[in-house]
Amino acid sequence: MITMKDVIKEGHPTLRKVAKEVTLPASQEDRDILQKMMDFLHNSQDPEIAEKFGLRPGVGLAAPQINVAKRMIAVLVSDQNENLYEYALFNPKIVSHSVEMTQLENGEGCLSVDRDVPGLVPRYARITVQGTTIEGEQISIRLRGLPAIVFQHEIDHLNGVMFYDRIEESKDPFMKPVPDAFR
Ligand SMILES: OCN(O)CCCc1ccccc1
Ligand code: NI
Repeated sequence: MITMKDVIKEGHPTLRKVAKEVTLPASQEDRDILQKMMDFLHNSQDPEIAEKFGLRPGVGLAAPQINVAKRMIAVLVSDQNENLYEYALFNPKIVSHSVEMTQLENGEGCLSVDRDVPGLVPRYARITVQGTTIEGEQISIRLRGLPAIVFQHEIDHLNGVMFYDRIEESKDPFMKPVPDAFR
């Protein structure tokens, strides 16, 4: 069972690696890892189990976060219409995306980051993701809203990107730039 001690934290080099494609058909070992990642999400979202094992609730998990530098993600999240998106994928890839961008108004967090990092994280508003399921089926899914954001957060982990890498310097028009003299 995956618990928080298995989740590596920022500063660990694996979080900054580009994860390797999983050789398909996936080995039993890789299928077991991906299943355990999905089990973790379910456990982390179950108040009793989460409390019992000290799990931080998570809507997604990428294999590099448990120190496995392979392209595998698990997502367990509901959209605003309460449709549940439950996907465990090998080699997920964003094959197309909207020009339109979006962001969570309260920013993002990460199970590998034990601190609040304020700021908006720009994401594509809509994406199409292709990947292979644990059963070996190649699927293509169109996503928008929170599920789209979570998938982008997880796929970023496969490329060594952390959510705060995307937080822009404030473009707030009222944020007066500090004259160089005072930098
Ligand atoms: O990598 C997953 N993980 O760190 C859990 C948090 C997931 C997540 C949180 C906010 C917005 C998008 C995704
Ligand atoms: Ni994360």
